[in-house]
Amino acid sequence: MSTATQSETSAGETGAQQDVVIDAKIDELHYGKFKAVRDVHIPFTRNSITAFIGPSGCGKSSALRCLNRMNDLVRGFRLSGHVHFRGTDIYDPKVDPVAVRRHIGMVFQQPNPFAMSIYNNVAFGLRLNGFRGNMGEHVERALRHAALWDEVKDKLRASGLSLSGGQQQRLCIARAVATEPEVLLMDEPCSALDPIATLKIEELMRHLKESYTIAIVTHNLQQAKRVADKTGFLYVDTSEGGRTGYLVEYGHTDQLFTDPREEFTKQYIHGDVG
Ligand SMILES: Nc1ncnc2c1ncn2[C@@H]1O[C@H](COP(=O)(O)OP(=O)(O)OP(=O)(O)O)[C@@H](O)[C@H]1O
Repeated sequence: MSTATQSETSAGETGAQQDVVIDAKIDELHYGKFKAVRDVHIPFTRNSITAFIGPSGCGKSSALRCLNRMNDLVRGFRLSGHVHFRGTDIYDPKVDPVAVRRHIGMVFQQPNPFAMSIYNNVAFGLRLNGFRGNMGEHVERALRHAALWDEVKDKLRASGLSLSGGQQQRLCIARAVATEPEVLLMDEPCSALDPIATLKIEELMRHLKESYTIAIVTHNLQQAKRVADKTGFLYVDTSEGGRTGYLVEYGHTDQLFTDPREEFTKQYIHGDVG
């Protein structure tokens, strides 16, 4: 990322603006000719959890994947708008997407540990980044951060694939935080987990937000209520004959669930539309 641009921006920012780690303004997101998302403008504030909710196909994952250029890998993807990370547009041609993903890590729906030891799963990204410090300490710290250390400290050489689903997801979180990103994107991180493992990940998220800025996609409204400070509700616009997701409402989670401004939000959270 361009440090010159960042420091210039910081100098001119007010306190509130400095709290915005990512300012995402998705005017239009296309896959080929298909306009999948429009008009999503969300600021992601430091040390907070922001949830995307909405029915299937409204573009939650597409919007999330814009935040660290994961959609770049999709053929036909086009974005108009911007994603400012600490004041720099991550879509600026001068910005290296690999560097972006070092600062903005991602945890996926299906736990996807590598077929290697627990230790190496965590050390992998550090080695890739040319890390020269005390690897053992760093691996331990990441595993502690992911609330997994106590369960695996005696079997670090066992395969990551030998862990339970919930443990595998926490291993993936350890892998994501090992390289010390600033932001964590989580795309339905609990959808493959049982209720107990889900609650454990939610507890972990509340803990992680002390160190990271988190954005999460969830189908589970109760989960958004439990963990998110801010929530964006997306819905699908079919008025032009297509199916384009857009942001209906964004605000504090409590307000959005108890006193939504928009009728669509009210209907969705009461289960009247899906
Ligand atoms: N790689 C892709 N190529 C083409 N179209 C895509 C691609 N990924 C998603 N889409 C389309 O974009 C729209 C939004 O999909 P997206 O997965 O972002 O929605 P979502 O709200 O996350 O859905 P779900 O809750 O079902 O996961 C859908 O119509 C989907 O078919």
